[in-house]
Amino acid sequence: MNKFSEEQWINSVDQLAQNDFVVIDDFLDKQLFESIRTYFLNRLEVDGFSDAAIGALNQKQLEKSIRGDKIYWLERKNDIEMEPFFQLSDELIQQLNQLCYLSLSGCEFHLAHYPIGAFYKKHIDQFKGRSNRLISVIIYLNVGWKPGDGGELKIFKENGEELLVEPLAGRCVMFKSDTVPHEVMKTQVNRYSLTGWLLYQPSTLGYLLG
Ligand SMILES: O=C(O)CCC(=O)C(=O)O
Ligand SMILES: [Fe+2]
Repeated sequence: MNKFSEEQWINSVDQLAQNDFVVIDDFLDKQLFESIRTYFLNRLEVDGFSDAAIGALNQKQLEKSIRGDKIYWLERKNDIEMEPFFQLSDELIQQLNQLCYLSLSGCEFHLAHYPIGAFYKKHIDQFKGRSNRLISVIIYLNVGWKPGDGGELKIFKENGEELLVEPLAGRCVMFKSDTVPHEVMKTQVNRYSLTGWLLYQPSTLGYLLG
């Protein structure tokens, strides 16, 4: 399914284990990238996306001063055009379980649109009272992104350094959901991504949880 060799998987998973994050360019082959981007743009045109929320269930609140993205939760059985991507996520889970001795057993993904001017302030991806998000996965769909367009992902490293990751088409960023603070810088252009979490237990409730 994935064009990655076993060696590439080992290399990426090693980096994730050692640094708590990894950036992988050209994570998707051209055909998969095109089909995901096309699906993204179609969905956006058909229903627009909903305002994203912060926190789980009872803490759920909308807060434009913290995050301004709009999202669409994917459901494997309904969003059949995304099936090849879900198969890749199966492979990712299998590789991580095998190479890192994790016990991941599910995932949840949404499409995210950051309109011009949107950002997401510094945060970590695990909510209080809900700790089954283990690994965050973000894949960028921004064809033609260039310096000045903004919307970089800022990663706050353990040693105090900050890393700015450009949201380039086909690039994938993964990090440990409970330990890596990060922030999305204000974007000057429409910014598109596919974002998700690999879970201890499968969740069918992502869309309720922000
Ligand atoms: O899109 C990104 O670069 C990060 C998104 C993010 O931090 C989130 O959705 O929790
Ligand atoms: Fe996040």
